[in-house]
Amino acid sequence: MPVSLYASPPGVLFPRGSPQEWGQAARQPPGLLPAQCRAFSNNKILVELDTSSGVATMKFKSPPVNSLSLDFLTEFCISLEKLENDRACRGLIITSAVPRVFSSGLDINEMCGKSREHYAEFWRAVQEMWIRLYSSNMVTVAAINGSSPAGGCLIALTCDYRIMVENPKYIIGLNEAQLGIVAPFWFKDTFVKAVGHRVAERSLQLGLLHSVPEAHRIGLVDEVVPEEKLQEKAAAVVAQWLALPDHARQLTKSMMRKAVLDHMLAHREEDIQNFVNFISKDSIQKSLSMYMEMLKKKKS
Ligand SMILES: CCCCCCCCCCC/C=C/C(=O)SCCNC(=O)CCNC(=O)[C@H](O)C(C)(C)COP(=O)(O)OP(=O)(O)OC[C@H]1O[C@@H](n2cnc3c(N)ncnc32)[C@H](O)[C@@H]1OP(=O)(O)O
Repeated sequence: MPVSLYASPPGVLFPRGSPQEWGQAARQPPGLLPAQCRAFSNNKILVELDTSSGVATMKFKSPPVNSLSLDFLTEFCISLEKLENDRACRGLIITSAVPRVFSSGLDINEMCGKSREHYAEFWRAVQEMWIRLYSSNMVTVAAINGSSPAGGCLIALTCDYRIMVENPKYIIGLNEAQLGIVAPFWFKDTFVKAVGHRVAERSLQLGLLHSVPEAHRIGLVDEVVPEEKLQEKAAAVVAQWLALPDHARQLTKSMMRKAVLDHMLAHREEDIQNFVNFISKDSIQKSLSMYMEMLKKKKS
């Protein structure tokens, strides 16, 4: 019997309507998948569950860069909830179907020129995503097949294990400071837990985006593999973790993560207010607009 880490995470995010309706239309037609495979999909995420191994693969498919918009986060949380409630699913591999990018992090458009109500709703969705993934009963592995700045890096850090593809063009890190914004305490805590205080402090203050070998050296990613080995390696890692009795692994995970999770849950509303006040400042809006301009100029 799986042990519930946080039996009933706050489900304030979800839209009304039956969760059963979601994804039905996008189900794979019969015959395309092996008998032990089930799939569901929405606009931004595809999930395939291999019921024989109990492992689901979640693929982000929101081009151009899998940015974490409110819609994306909502679909991500609904997908996580479906898998969490599915007794056939014990492990989850998260990866990208978009070439060269795992996720570009929070969608900056959601943080520019919107109302305070919108910022609050958006931030609650970001929190919800982190709470669900960080407290998941499943074994979670990030198979990072592209660049993964800021919120993209947070998703990877929130998993139990990170494997990244070796590619000189890929970068990963919490670069918020470079945008003139601040990684909130629970981003920082998640990072510190992975790499230690000194490495996290330097990396956060400088807003560093690390190359793959450097990310490996500092412990931000656990393993580096060639692209063609990524899925095989991720499957092997999940299998290794799933070989342990669920209750022992889950209780250990819960124990290791409890302090960070409890801290966040205790300050959730305050964190939303901090975000709304911070992001509404004219100076921050200006920084974000300039950053978006810079991204666009880089292309031309
Ligand atoms: C007192 C303390 C209180 C604290 C309160 C909290 C404070 C706020 C906390 C906020 C935390 C924020 C977390 C984040 O995640 S912010 C997002 C940071 N992300 C980035 O910096 C990544 C930016 N993108 C890139 O570096 C590259 O796009 C990338 C390497 C990912 C891919 O490069 P590539 O060359 O393949 O693609 P392009 O750069 O050409 O991009 C294609 C189009 O996508 C747009 N784009 C990219 N990233 C984003 C994004 N994050 N949001 C929205 N849009 C994005 C880009 O502009 C291009 O658009 P166009 O085609 O229209 O030009």
